[in-house]
Amino acid sequence: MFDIHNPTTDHHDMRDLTIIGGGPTGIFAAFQCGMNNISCRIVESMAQLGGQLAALYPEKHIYDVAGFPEVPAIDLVESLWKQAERYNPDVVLGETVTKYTKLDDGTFETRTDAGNVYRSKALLIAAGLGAFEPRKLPQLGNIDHLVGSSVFYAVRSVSDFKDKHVVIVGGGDSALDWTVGLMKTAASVTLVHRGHEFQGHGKTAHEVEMAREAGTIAVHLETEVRRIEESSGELCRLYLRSSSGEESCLDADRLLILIGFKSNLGPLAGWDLELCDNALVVDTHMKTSVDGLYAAGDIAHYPGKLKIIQTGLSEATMAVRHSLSYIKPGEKIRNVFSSVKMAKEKKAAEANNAAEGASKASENKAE
Ligand SMILES: Cc1cc2nc3c(=O)[nH]c(=O)nc-3n(C[C@H](O)[C@H](O)[C@H](O)COP(=O)(O)OP(=O)(O)OC[C@H]3O[C@@H](n4cnc5c(N)ncnc54)[C@H](O)[C@@H]3O)c2cc1C
Repeated sequence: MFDIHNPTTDHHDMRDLTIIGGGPTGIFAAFQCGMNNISCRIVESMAQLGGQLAALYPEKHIYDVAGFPEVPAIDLVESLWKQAERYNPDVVLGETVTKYTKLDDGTFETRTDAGNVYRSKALLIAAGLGAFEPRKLPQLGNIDHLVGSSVFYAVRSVSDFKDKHVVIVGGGDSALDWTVGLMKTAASVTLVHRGHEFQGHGKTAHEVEMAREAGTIAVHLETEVRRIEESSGELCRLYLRSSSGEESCLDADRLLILIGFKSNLGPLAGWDLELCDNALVVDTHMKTSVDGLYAAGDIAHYPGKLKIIQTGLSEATMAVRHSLSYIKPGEKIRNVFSSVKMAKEKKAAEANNAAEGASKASENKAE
């Protein structure tokens, strides 16, 4: 995944707009904020940007986004981010917005499951199908107390797996990628998949197969993790069962569960906003039933709505543009063309550079 350069040190400063959701709609909304000279912050529940494209179909190719005859989903996310990045939007990853409050002065507070509160003049919900959360293994019961120490649903830092005996569960792209990705760092890697073949990308599946043949990793197909054993609050052993009923156990100190995501409208559904078909009803300005609160992308509903990427990008543009009248009341809202704005900015930067160069030259001359 590409790096996110996030220059903001204090997330708690007031922003013009808080964008809930970092899917294609949310990322493009951040670009539009820059275009319209307002500040923003994206809050995303996943550890990465990209929404459904990153979580559900990163390797699939997309053919119906204007200007891209064919593009892998994850590359489209990266391009969207590159476009937004020029305005350095503030990005908060791994936090789910659980509550919003509209204050008496008309500004908004959004509260996340991490206990953080983010303040902004207006709010844009670009939450798609809802917050993505990792699928769990119900047969293991409640293992939340081990999450982040010996059980993981995503790799945040490879160092968590350094010199450890790692068991990876899953057969899709993420499981295969990390089987290959952790081979050199971990003491051992064992891949456990309940299917009889991998669903992941052919090239990586081939690499996994080669590593298995070379004895670098172990692979158990048609097998499930049935139970885990702990010692002093740490994972120490896993019990496996194959589809033919064969039982085995292996010592392990890290369990990485990569079996996909499920989305959950969760707290959004109880937010006292008008809903239709599990989406927020908006008017022609992308405004919800609350002044200053806008919605765009898959989460927004109006008659004739199409839930596709291109619609979300257009709605993000409209929502940000119309939010200006709430964020800057009384100010004349002008239509902004990127071709004109960027040309002006380029010209101003060139004039600035020339002026700086001239002043340096005259300083040198004086010396
Ligand atoms: C398999 C598949 C293939 C597809 N193929 C195409 C295609 O070829 N062309 C096309 O145009 N469309 C396609 N789509 C549809 C397209 O992916 C969606 O229309 C698009 O992702 C919507 O973007 P979004 O940003 O509105 O929502 P999403 O992509 O769903 O992103 C929303 C983000 O908000 C986050 N979020 C939600 N709630 C919260 C919260 N409370 N706090 C913090 N974060 C939150 C979520 O974690 C998520 O990352 C496809 C969809 C699927 C499932």
